[in-house]
Amino acid sequence: MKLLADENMPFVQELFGDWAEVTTCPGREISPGQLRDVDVLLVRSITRVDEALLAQAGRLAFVGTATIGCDHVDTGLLARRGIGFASAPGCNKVAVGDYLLAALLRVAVHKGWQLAGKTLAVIGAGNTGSEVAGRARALGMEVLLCDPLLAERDPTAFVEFDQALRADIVSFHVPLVRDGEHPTWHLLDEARIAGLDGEQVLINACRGDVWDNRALLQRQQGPEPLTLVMDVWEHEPEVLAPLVPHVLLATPHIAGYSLEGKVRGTFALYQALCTQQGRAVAVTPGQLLPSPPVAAVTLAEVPEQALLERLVRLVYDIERDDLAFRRALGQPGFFDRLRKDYPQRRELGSLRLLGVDNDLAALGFKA
Ligand SMILES: NC(=O)c1ccc[n+]([C@@H]2O[C@H](COP(=O)([O-])OP(=O)(O)OC[C@H]3O[C@@H](n4cnc5c(N)ncnc54)[C@H](O)[C@@H]3O)[C@@H](O)[C@H]2O)c1
Ligand SMILES: O=C(O)[C@H](O)[C@H](O)COP(=O)(O)O
Repeated sequence: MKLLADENMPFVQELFGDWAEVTTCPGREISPGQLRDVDVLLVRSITRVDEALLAQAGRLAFVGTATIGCDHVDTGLLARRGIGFASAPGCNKVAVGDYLLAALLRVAVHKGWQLAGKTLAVIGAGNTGSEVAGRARALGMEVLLCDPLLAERDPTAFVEFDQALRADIVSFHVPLVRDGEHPTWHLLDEARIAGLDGEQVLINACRGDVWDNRALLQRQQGPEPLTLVMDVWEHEPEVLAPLVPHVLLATPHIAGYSLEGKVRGTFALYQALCTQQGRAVAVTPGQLLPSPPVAAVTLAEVPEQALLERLVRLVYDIERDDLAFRRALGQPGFFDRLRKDYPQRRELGSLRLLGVDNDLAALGFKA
């Protein structure tokens, strides 16, 4: 069995090396000719799996994407051609929760805010959105959920998009959908951007095309700029460079890039391929993870916001990612290089906080 995988997918050799001939290559360079004799293709979000890529893939029996988002895969085409498919729903939702917590705490420092009592609107209340909502509630924030699809079942639990857009902080967690009843392409469009208040904070850790980046730049160059946190960008790996100086925290689509999240992503595909091939699952994700660099911290008191910010930074320093982004901006291939060389990042759940009774697990730390 021949297996071709994106080189940015960890533990492929460990999980598939025993039963497949494994080749890896950069995700953006996978070509139709390479797939001629391949049985299994494992990708991440940067490989467009479509008619053109699969033109010569006569043997292909399984495609997996080790990601939550699937907008890069023509799943209808795979179904029509009888090619098995798996993605990794929820694999990096905890990492996105960590990213958001780190971002909120930095935003609070920047604006001189106590987060308790502020409103956070979560647009898209699925896996990542729920994770974010849980962390924000644990910070004492008032959370508004906006999700028209889930609202069909329980309208009272959700608010309309335009109401959500009045929150102090609005965070986007929707899939990229270009058509249908609830498209998300440019969900935040020029008119809505113009209607926001200059005190508001916007966060995008889902897909870049959900925000109109040109309209945002126009807004930021005006008299009342917004506070922005951007992990994802329209037209990645290109970035609208003049927008970056107007963004408080700018990162290269790494919100989900914890080691645990990546391991869960590869592991979900391993499980799915085992099922397709009738093989027993022989390892657990935990067996693949090394010990974290810091496993426990003893506290003298329940952490206030400022101490919490330092504790989070001990595990995940979002400013380091922001600084690396600004330093590399403009260099050829900088976006993909930062992602390929991303330092090993552990989840907050790898750190146990000792010495205080409070349950800090709701913020993501180890219970
Ligand atoms: N930056 C990153 O590293 C990163 C990491 C993980 C996921 N993502 C992106 O985030 C997206 C969301 O991830 P998830 O795990 O929460 O997905 P999910 O499928 O669990 O949840 C998405 C939610 O969005 C809702 N939704 C759909 N259209 C909507 C609309 N128009 N308005 C409001 N809500 C809408 C859905 O009903 C669903 O509940 C993924 O599709 C992926 O593109 C990015
Ligand atoms: O959809 C996802 O799971 C995330 O956006 C994922 O972290 C993207 O990472 P990539 O596949 O581009 O390496």
